[in-house]
Amino acid sequence: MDVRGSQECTEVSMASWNYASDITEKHRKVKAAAQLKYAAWQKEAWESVRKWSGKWETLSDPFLRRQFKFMSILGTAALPKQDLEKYNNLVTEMSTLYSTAKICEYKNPKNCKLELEPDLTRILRSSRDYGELEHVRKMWRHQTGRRIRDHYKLFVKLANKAAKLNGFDNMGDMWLYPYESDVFRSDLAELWKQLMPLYQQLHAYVRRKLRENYGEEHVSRRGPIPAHLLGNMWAQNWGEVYDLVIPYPGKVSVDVTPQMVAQGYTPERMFELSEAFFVSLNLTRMPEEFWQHSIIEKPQGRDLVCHASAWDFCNGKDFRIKQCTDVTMNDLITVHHEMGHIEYFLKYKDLPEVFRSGANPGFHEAVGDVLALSVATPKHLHEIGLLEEVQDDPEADINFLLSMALDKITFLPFGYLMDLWRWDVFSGKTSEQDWNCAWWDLRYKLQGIKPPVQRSEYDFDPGAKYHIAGNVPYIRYFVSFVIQFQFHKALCMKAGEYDPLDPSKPLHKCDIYKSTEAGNALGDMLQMGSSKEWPEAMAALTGTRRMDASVIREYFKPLELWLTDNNEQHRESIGWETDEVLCTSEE
Ligand SMILES: O=C(CCC(O)(O)[C@H](Cc1ccccc1)NC(=O)c1ccccc1)N[C@@H](Cc1ccccc1)C(=O)O
Ligand SMILES: [Zn+2]
Repeated sequence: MDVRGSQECTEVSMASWNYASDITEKHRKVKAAAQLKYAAWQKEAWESVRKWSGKWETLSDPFLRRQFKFMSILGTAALPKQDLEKYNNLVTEMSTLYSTAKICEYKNPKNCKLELEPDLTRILRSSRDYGELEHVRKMWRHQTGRRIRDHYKLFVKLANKAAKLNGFDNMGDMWLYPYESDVFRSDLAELWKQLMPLYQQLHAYVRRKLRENYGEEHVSRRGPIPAHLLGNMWAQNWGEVYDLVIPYPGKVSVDVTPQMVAQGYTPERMFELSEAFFVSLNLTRMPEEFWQHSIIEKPQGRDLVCHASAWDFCNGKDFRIKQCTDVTMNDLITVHHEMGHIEYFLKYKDLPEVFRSGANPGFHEAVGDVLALSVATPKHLHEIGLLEEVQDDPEADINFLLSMALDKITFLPFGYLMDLWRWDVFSGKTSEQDWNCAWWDLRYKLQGIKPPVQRSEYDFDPGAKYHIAGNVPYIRYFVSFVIQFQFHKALCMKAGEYDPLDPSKPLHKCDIYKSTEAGNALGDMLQMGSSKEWPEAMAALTGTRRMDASVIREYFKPLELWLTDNNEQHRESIGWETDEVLCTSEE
């Protein structure tokens, strides 16, 4: 276990954890001091490596060369102390404004204590009141985006200054460094081009169903879908409107939230269920500290960052999740997502510190989601007693595939546009006075949605999303949503659960539960950390070196055929158009 630097890393992680789980002025000060101390240590280590520049590039050992390559990028610690202090404070302040935002109740303006988790999430999932949904969405943006717009202006300037000190043109380029490919942006554009037709078919179908529910005056035949009707604060996945759009209502529903509640599920039991799946694959059990120190339920009486996260305290034994878990199927999936991060930590903890990260950031996001693809199958839900019966007929199949598409396909344009917008902001292609309307251009063009009320440059809607306020890159999730299906296919083949030549074993029915062949293959890839370039890790698991959109399309093929046919039958127009002005440029 490489001990160099782990003491400083542990210190700053602990200070960050204490602040994120209990937002107080004292914790903020301790975190700020620890961050500056860690940056000073990083700078010292970087200077000692810099002595070797010009020499390490010729080292014969690729492993050593790669370590030097990674250590030669200092990051934001390259900023002068005052700038770094300002930068850190801005990021902490933006994510704190986001995490402590509260709004007033629609029908009871005296109650102004509603928080995103669990209050607003539950309303957006369950309310079908057009006015209430519009109120929640608008007021959330007033309390978050609007309040951090000015912070973001200074943040962008300091971020770009740090990027230039690291030899990059702007922070957007520095964010793409871990993907080690100078054609990465065009590869992403190609993936989206291949996936857009399927998204547009799904969009047309959902628009028809929402029109039937809310009426043509709210949801037009050929226009964009009003964002607040899609069951999610950012319209980033639409699984929560499944009951409104289900193709064959008579069939058993694959949303097992009611059964989880009826069976008295607790967050603890959800985490144990997830751990049991990993262990069934011969992957690693959670260490004792995990259960002692993790926060898996929202603590009462204090402010904290509720957005879920997984933590590695750089000492090989302390790993934690912080999640304000609600007893829903959606959160059961998130539990697997977070535990996937922990499994990666556990697998690469003995590598040199520079290699303790994902093969690329998309890999880290994909681990838990791959297991969740098996967990979500009716077969698996039945096996764990959350689904009373499995109906093996084409209509139930379409219902299942549609519920998966409402989470996976709807996410793709959002996962792509979040950093399309930020790259343009960092590069200056989008100037400050156009920030919000550039955001809505992308939201309209890629997602085919519109704001319920017209927006202006007085708003800062990107800031209503955690990853913008908290400065977390997002393209990693778009990458994950593509490669997790490539991983799933490879693991399903190893588990004997999928055979391209056997129609009785389609990819979407595969459940790798208890397959040690699959688990060992996944574990071997996780153990590599970032010690090899990601195409090599990809090839180790899947046999191919590239991101490949054809696998997710294969998974959803039966649904794509059904949607195309259904849209034709209803003479639905595919795509969207509008002459409405979604966003005005005056402040
Ligand atoms: O944000 C998350 C889950 C949180 C996380 O696990 O990705 C978390 C985000 C985060 C939080 C604080 C600081 C940095 C990042 N990431 C991690 O905890 C993490 C990431 C990489 C390595 C180690 C831990 N999911 C995204 C996208 C998503 C993923 C899967 C399903 C639905 C939606 C979202 O909700 O919009
Ligand atoms: Zn994650």
